[in-house]
Amino acid sequence: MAAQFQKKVEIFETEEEVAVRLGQYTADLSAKFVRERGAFTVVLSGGTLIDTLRKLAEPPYKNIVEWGKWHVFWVDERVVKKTHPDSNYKLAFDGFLSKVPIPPGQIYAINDALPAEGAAEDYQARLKHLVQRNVIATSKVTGFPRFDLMLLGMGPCGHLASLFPAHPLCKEKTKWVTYIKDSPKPPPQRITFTFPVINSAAHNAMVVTGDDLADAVQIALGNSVPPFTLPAQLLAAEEEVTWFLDQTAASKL
Ligand SMILES: O=C1O[C@H](COP(=O)(O)O)[C@@H](O)[C@H](O)[C@H]1O
Repeated sequence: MAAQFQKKVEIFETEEEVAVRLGQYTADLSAKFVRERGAFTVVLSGGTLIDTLRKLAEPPYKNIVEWGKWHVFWVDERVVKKTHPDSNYKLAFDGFLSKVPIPPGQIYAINDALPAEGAAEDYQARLKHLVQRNVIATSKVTGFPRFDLMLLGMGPCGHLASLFPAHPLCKEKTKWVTYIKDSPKPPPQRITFTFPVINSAAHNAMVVTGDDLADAVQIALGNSVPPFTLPAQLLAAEEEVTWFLDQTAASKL
């Protein structure tokens, strides 16, 4: 059973303003969780999110964030080598992680030597180990891992992570990490967190910029009632879901 959570929508004139706000928001949550529990567990997605995170790797945040307390995970990953242009790890490393001093042992990439099913099982087992060590907290509400912050993006079809519209993976109830071999968006083989894990995060930030996303934003944030059609409509959190939009993405609200 999901907890009651706050849903906020912040709309900015430009993508640059979204990037500025996202830097401040993430740095504030980092300070809060480091103060409260001595660590900050952050989950990244791929896509445009990584570029919008750019302000965090610049002063003042580059110098004041306690990077040594960060533990970094991926909400989804493509089953390709870490050096492949489709790799979400490579995207994040090149655009963000290589610019900030997070200890390499606290960056948890998927095992790129394994096929999809094995990579999902391996990632889930590593998460369970980190939950046992209390590096990742546990939700008292759902019993699933409770990451401090997930930084998410949405595709024009309304998918988040590698959870696509009408795909049975959206209904997974027990696994923490699963795999897909028929992703409608290439590459076809991926691993992904499931909704029970995503929605057990303390904070979920959905970062959406660009006019190609306006239709999906309209549906996701409209007043539609179940049955849901877009995965993004299912997004919840234990404390707060915040949508960060630029004016073009918000143009149909
Ligand atoms: O395939 C993916 O797409 C989504 C959205 O990406 P965007 O380029 O439309 O921002 C992304 O969040 C996910 O991590 C990625 O694997």
